[in-house]
Amino acid sequence: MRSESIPVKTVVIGGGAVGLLYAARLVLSGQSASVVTRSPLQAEQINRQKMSFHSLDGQVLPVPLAASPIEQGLPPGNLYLLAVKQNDLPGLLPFLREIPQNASILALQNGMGHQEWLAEKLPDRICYFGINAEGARRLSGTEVIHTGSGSLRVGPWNETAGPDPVISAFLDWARSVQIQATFEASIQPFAWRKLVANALINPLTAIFEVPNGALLENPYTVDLMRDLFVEAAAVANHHGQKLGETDWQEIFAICRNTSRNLSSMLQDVKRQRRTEVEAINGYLVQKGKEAGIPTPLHESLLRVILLKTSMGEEKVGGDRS
Ligand SMILES: NC(=O)C1=CN([C@@H]2O[C@H](COP(=O)(O)OP(=O)(O)OC[C@H]3O[C@@H](n4cnc5c(N)ncnc54)[C@H](OP(=O)(O)O)[C@@H]3O)[C@@H](O)[C@H]2O)C=CC1
Ligand SMILES: CC(C)(CO)C(=O)C(=O)O
Repeated sequence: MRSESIPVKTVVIGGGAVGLLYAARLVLSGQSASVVTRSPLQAEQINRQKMSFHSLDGQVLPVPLAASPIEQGLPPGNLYLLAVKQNDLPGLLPFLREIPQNASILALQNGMGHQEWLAEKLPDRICYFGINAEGARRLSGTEVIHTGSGSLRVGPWNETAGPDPVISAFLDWARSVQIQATFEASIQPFAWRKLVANALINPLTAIFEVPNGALLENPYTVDLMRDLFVEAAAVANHHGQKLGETDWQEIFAICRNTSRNLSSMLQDVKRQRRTEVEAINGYLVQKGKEAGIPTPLHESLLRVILLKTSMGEEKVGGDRS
């Protein structure tokens, strides 16, 4: 962190793609960070053999990262980065309730719904939300590849709080490692825009099993994305978020900047794990229904992804540590 910033001890909860990405970058730049994994085996492997970080420029760097399993509780820290999937947050609730008031919580989930959920379950504290466009892929429980650079916007859900000193220091650090990090007074407009981007990119890459950049190479996928954008923009508009041409272009920029990335939904589909489609397309469908706005394309994608993940046995068993 910058010399005038307060020291930050980051505890990353979730040793998946995003969690390992942030933990590795923190440790490699001399910061204090540890990771909390779901499985004891993954924690043991990270502690025993170090983790490997594949940087954007192709270097493979060993990372002396400390890890512990969630069953041991959360280690002390003053910043807790929630890097689990949205649907894994409820399982963390007893641990989140133990986080001291003087520590900050930053949730990095895609999708919508968890912001209200956290506000309801942790009513006496302010949670910060990160809209993260940095791409990552976990190669194994001890290996992560940085697949694309992007922005990181952080803020509370409503305009209730400025950045606390820990969040400010974290953002200083992010900027120092070339992440385009900003503090936003309210994260809502950015969460809506990220929701729409994920609602287009994630299910299409998951269905066709292609990296993000491939969507732009085909006129049929671009056409379909445009129709999906129009449906989603109508729902967002109803919620006071006016999406226009700049937002459409921004989705292209995300695909380009993370062109090699396998979206988090495609990674889940490949591993036959539950995806976040309900928190993404499902959220748009639900909000559309409540407002009387038809969203047939998003509803179809929702169904196809649910069907795809409910079919067959686990395809990949090597990345379960
Ligand atoms: N991957 C990407 O490029 C991007 C992802 N995102 C978003 O970031 C979030 C995280 O995504 P991603 O990292 O890809 O997901 P992953 O599935 O790779 O990682 C989630 C991790 O959380 C762990 N976990 C689940 N429950 C617990 C628990 N109770 N205690 C400790 N760890 C737990 C999982 O453990 P286990 O492996 O044992 O199941 C897994 O390692 C998602 O909301 C995603 O949409 C946003 C931008 C880019
Ligand atoms: C930015 C993007 C699309 C990167 O792949 C992402 O958020 C995800 O994969 O969930």
